[in-house]
Amino acid sequence: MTGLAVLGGTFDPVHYGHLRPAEEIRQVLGVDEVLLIPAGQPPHRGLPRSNPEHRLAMTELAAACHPPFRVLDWEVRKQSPSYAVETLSRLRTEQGDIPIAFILGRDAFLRFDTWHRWREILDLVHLVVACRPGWAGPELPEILKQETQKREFQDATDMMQRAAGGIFFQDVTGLAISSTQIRELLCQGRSPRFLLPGAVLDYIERQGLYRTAGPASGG
Ligand SMILES: Nc1ncnc2c1ncn2[C@@H]1O[C@H](COP(=O)(O)OP(=O)(O)OP(=O)(O)O)[C@@H](O)[C@H]1O
Ligand SMILES: O=C(O)c1ccc[n+]([C@@H]2O[C@H](COP(=O)([O-])O)[C@@H](O)[C@H]2O)c1
Repeated sequence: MTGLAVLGGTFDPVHYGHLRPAEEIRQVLGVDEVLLIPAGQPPHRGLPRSNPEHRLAMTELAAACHPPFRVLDWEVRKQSPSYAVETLSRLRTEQGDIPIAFILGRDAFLRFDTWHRWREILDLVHLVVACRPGWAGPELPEILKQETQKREFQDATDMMQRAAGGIFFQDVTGLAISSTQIRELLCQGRSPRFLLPGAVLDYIERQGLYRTAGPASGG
């Protein structure tokens, strides 16, 4: 029973700050596969700059570089907000009782108690919180501290003996890359090369994405 890791994101665009931590965590968990799930309509933030089809295509190009990565298009195919609880319930039904670990950055975990039906997520999957060295950020809210006390594992292999319910903090290589930074560089006519896979940058250039500033381009 090896299990699965899952990384959801807006991926607007996907970059090495997503891919490298996902690969490091895959190895620590000892799983063969990481599912990358681009959000269609991400909850808790404004409209992405690129439309779901472009973000799906870019994520697929990134995943094609590395066989353990696979892209799931469920959220981009939906016309409603991409709530993690719905995606993970469907994944649980499809996968049965295998260990599933949902990866999120510490910045995202800080606000996890605002996610739709967040308590259900804690029982559907494990959470793996990717921590960047030197990026302390604010303290966890009290309610998440309590859940962490109840559920934290010190050893990833122990946690992955179970299907769900654990929380694990994993230090990852600190790559101070964000999709925002990449969009800003492109908008200024500067190259973000080496911050993201070359195939993704080639796609962005071919499609003319992120050339202008402003709210969602739909393009
Ligand atoms: N450089 C990074 N290192 C570790 N985790 C990251 C990094 N960038 C994003 N993540 C995590 O990846 C997931 C998806 O992030 P997202 O698609 O919002 O990327 P982003 O670069 O933060 O985007 P934006 O700049 O548009 O907000 C989140 O859980 C986020 O915490
Ligand atoms: O389900 C929710 O309520 C929820 C709220 C905020 C974020 N998420 C998920 O968290 C992942 C990272 O989101 P983001 O906005 O940081 O790209 C992505 O899979 C989102 O769908 C999910």
